Amino acid sequence: MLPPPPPLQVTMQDNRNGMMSFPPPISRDRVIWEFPKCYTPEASLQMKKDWDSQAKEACKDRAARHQPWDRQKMSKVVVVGDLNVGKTCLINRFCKDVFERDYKATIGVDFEIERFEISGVPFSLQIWDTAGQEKFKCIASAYYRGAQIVVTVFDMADIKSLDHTRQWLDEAMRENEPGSCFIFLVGTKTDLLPCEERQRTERDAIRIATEMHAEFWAVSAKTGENVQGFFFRVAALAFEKCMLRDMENGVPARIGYGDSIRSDCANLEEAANQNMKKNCC
Ligand SMILES: Nc1nc2c(ncn2[C@@H]2O[C@H](COP(=O)(O)OP(=O)(O)OP(=O)(O)O)[C@@H](O)[C@H]2O)c(=O)[nH]1
Repeated sequence: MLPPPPPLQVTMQDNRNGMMSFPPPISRDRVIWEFPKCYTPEASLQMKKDWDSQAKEACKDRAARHQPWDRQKMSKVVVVGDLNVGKTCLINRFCKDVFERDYKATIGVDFEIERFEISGVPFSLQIWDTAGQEKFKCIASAYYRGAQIVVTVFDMADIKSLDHTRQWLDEAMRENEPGSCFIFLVGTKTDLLPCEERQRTERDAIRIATEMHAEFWAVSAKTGENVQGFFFRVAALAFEKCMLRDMENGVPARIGYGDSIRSDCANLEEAANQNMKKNCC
């Protein structure tokens, strides 16, 4: 059993240049201690109820050390799916706790960075929201590369969008190594469906998720149903994979492996510049 969460503090830390920096505070509702459950065992990436024992040990070691903000670990999440299925609303419900009723198309890509503390260790998700509109596909697909998690989204009230998820996944995986990503299939707008229709659509979605080797979730950005549960699950699986990969590579817990916040900032700046150019055009 893991210890209870310690009080969160914002502390000054030395970075590599010897300068002092403040890590942004992690809000209390982003602290994960228990291994988050799946939505349904019928389409789940992992059935286990607890963290990997080796990863748990490594967490204790790493949590005991102070890590500069720029060396914290981060995983990239790419969210794809048809236009209007609710990708932006899903991300905004989790990151900003808001719901926008009026549709505003995503132009190209957008991103959020969400910070967590998992088993005492700081961790971040870089969440890329991509445009579903055909005319923006070529811009969006440039950002699929390097994903650790691919989230294929469909509208539970529009069965055609479920049929298209395989194609979205193929496109996202074209830019990534086979088997390198966790795949999620997320049905949105559960609030619009009567109970029986929801059950029917979930059965279809579970079948497709199994074929795609994906974990299925049904959510509503409007009511918030399962939104936090879903992102916690994503964060936990990505985090554990990072920890295990570090151990496999014999990387000392103090340093960590993979993308650091700093190296990824270059990627984000590039995206922001692209967006600015696009808006100017
Ligand atoms: N009732 C309901 N409506 C939702 C939900 N999620 C999104 N919507 C609505 O669906 C529409 C599209 O939502 P967006 O999040 O902008 O869709 P998107 O997939 O990001 O669309 P693109 O940016 O074009 O790819 C908006 O009018 C939202 O208000 C939900 O959970 N329930």
